[in-house]
Amino acid sequence: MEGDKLPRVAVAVFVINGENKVLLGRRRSPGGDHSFALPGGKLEFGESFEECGTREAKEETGMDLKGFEVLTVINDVALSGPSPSHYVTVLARAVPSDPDQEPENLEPDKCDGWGWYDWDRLPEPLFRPLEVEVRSGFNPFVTKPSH
Ligand SMILES: CC(C)CCOP(=O)(O)OP(=O)(O)O
Ligand SMILES: [Mg+2]
Ligand SMILES: [Mg+2]
Ligand SMILES: [Mg+2]
Repeated sequence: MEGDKLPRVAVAVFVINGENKVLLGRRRSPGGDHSFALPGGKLEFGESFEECGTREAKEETGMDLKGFEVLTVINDVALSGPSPSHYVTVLARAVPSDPDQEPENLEPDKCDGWGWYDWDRLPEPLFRPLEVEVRSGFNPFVTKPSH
């Protein structure tokens, strides 16, 4: 196996609005160039899932969130390619604290921009782990919280 490398934990948030839309951004960073992904990122030491998800969403999109719920967890192993990665990713759902707030692209070096996309007409390509979940039939609008 990869020496003493350890998997990392990440939290990705389905920020949804009532009209069946979800917030997605086209990634520019390694490990997902130009594919559409959820706001989120690496769990920092000592953080709760909610602290991580809401912090990452704020850092990346400027959005303040409420109603954070953990939906599921995926084991995202990507060993092929130039930068092998292994993330245990918590998938969560939340809504904007202010329904009129629009996202800003606060990390233009890592993202081409954020937009609201209809769940039934998602953009392509989706970021690989998100694509796998969508193909499996996962739907953040109907999934019950995990606990
Ligand atoms: C690749 C992904 C599942 C985990 C890391 O997410 P990320 O690259 O957005 O991480 P940061 O936002 O913390 O930089
Ligand atoms: Mg981040
Ligand atoms: Mg981060
Ligand atoms: Mg991120």
